[in-house]
Amino acid sequence: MLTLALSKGRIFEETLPLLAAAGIVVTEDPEKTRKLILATNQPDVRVVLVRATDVPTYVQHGGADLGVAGKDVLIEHAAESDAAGLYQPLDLQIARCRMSVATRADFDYEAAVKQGSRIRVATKYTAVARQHFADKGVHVDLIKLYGSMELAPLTGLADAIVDLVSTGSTLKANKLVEVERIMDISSRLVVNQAALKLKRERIRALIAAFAGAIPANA
Ligand SMILES: Nc1ncnc2c1ncn2[C@@H]1O[C@H](COP(=O)(O)OP(=O)(O)OP(=O)(O)O)[C@@H](O)[C@H]1O
Ligand SMILES: O=P(O)(O)OC[C@H]1O[C@H](OP(=O)(O)OP(=O)(O)O)[C@H](O)[C@@H]1O
Repeated sequence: MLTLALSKGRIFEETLPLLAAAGIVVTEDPEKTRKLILATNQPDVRVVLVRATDVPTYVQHGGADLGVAGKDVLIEHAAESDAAGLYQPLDLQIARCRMSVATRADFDYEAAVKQGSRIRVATKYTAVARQHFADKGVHVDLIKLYGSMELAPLTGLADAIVDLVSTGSTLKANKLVEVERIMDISSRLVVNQAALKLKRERIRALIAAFAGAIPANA
């Protein structure tokens, strides 16, 4: 049995065409079932549905053989626990966005950085944020949040946020501006290293099929 860990929503949706290229069709719709283990058209392949942030943990500890996780999630996971046993063979170029710094329009970020002021930064991505501001030599107080980061500058909780941006419409709707791009983000295939040894042929074939189906112009 080959077990693939996916999160519901964009990762699941955008992985479907890659699975199809490997001849795998998930036979149930995660939006219409409460089941957490989904069958496929191949009796020896199944999909387990987990939180996006839990994908690396499932794969690393063998709860799944493979999974798909964003670069954001993988960086934060590696900072929290050692990522030994987690192999990242492919950038799938799906769920693409960027990690950016955003502030209220009336906050002069450049001036704050230049003056060496201490900046209060709210984010779910503390490892990325810590590294980014350390590289710039900017002093920050990091405030860990688990969601709705856009609210932090609007309520006075923070001067800035570090969050994912795609179309920019979430920032716009909350009257925030992107003041700095930190890195491009996309999702990667992650593989349990022990599974790679034990199920080598099956996993190699899947990696090859996925590699051949990565969106062009990505
Ligand atoms: N607006 C977006 N556009 C494109 N990709 C995105 C966007 N937001 C997030 N992503 C990518 O998709 C991945 C999954 O996002 P999703 O919203 O499904 O989970 P999440 O809510 O961030 O995670 P969790 O449920 O564990 O808190 C993220 O880790 C990121 O790499
Ligand atoms: O620039 P945008 O296209 O507005 O996307 C950015 C938003 O997407 C992510 O949230 P979330 O995963 O909640 O987005 P979703 O509502 O699309 O699922 C992220 O945390 C931003 O809030």
